[in-house]
Amino acid sequence: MSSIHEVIATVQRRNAGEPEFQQAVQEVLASLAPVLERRPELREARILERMVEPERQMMFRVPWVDDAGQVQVNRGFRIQFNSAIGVYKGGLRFHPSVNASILKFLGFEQVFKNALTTLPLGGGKGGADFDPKGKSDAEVMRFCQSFMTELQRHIGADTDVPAGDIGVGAREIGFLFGQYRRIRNDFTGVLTGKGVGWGGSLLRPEATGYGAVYFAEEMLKTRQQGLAGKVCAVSGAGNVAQYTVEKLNQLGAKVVTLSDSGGTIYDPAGIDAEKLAWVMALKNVRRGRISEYAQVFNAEYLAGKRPWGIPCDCAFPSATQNEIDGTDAQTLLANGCTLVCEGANMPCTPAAFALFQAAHTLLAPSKAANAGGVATSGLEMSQNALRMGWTREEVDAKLHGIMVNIHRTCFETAAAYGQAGNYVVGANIAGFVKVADAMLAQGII
Ligand SMILES: NC(=O)C1=CN([C@@H]2O[C@H](COP(=O)(O)OP(=O)(O)OC[C@H]3O[C@@H](n4cnc5c(N)ncnc54)[C@H](O)[C@@H]3O)[C@@H](O)[C@H]2O)C=CC1
Ligand SMILES: O=C(O)CCC(=O)C(=O)O
Repeated sequence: MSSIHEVIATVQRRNAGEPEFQQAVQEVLASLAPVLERRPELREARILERMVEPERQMMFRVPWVDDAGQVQVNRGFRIQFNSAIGVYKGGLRFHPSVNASILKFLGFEQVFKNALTTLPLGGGKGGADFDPKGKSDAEVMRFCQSFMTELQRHIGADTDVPAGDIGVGAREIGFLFGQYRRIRNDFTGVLTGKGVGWGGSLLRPEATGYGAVYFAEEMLKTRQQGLAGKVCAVSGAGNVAQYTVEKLNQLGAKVVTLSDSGGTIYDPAGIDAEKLAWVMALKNVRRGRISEYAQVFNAEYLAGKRPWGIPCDCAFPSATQNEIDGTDAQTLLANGCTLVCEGANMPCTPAAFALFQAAHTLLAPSKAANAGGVATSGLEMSQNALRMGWTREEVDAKLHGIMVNIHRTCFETAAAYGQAGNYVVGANIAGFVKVADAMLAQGII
């Protein structure tokens, strides 16, 4: 039986050169000592040692032909991390930075996140080091077809159900689904995030952003506050950021920033519904840079900068991992920020987490705050299995109920372990216990 420190040391040794995966493991395991003290049978069954190893990990060649007729070769992955409570479920990321470390961190986090949703979903993640930026629709289609030609061997509606993530949106899911259907001759719920006309769920595009805002609302209620009138900084300009802004606007908050890998726009007047519609066309149709916003709406553009220097009450990091470091956290706190809600996966570094926790900031960890996306994917799977579709209102009511429930679970679990108000600990312990109990019941596998 190893101690938590020994498990972490073994993970570091066995996964040398995988800093994001090591970071994610350390962050979860650091919360678990009180559970293992109360539940020695989990240590005896070596649950931690088993949980940090993916059940299966695929890496494959993805050859495709670009518009100039040149052969290109990318690397594809699918990490099937843990299926103790349900089919592997988690997104696909297409970004040049994709590697085993990033996908293992995302797959590991997904296991606990999916457990928090209360739906029967195991955890997985995949993707490729392909960069859709600057590629034609035809190139993206050829890449997706080649990627799915291999991936289809490993997935299925009752095995593993991928979805979108960075660089994988409605267009990519369409191409991927088409190729799966063509090869397998099987119209099935093998992917989520599908178009509403061919098996998708209403509100799946909105779900991650809306869910994060619902979670923030619940946190504020514990301090008898609401979002109305709050000034919010949002990073990113993709799926999660867009629908975070939409819901914040609906609830009376004012969003003053958005960003992409080029820089940040600062609009003190607020990014209202009309400006947001323009951003959606820019990012989802024209696939342009956020810097254009500054010219069109007379806002400030901070080239190469992230939004965290802009004074705000609430921060919604919604772009990528480790986008708020210790220095950013100090700046946010000095400027009066009292709520941080992680829409992206692991956007805060450990140093930023420590500073926010020391300041008693309302801090929603990603595995709780952004679980609305995968939860609504779970609802899409249910609709596919039933061969029917729910209304937007029905899906929104279920999503809202799930987010309220995740908040309550994290809040009550933290309190039960003597860490009242610590949503990081609450989320880690609640997600862990559910998966650990399932693994214990199913024997040594
Ligand atoms: N789409 C979904 O349903 C879910 C997404 N997430 C997480 O939310 C985050 C954003 O994902 P999506 O909005 O789906 O992706 P997206 O591809 O629609 O948008 C990503 C945005 O982040 C920006 N970005 C990417 N890498 C960056 C970098 N290195 N520096 C600065 N900006 C960068 C992009 O410019 C873009 O604006 C990711 O961490 C993802 O894992 C989490 C749960 C569900
Ligand atoms: O909806 C899904 O299955 C993917 C969601 C996801 O990738 C995430 O929660 O990070």
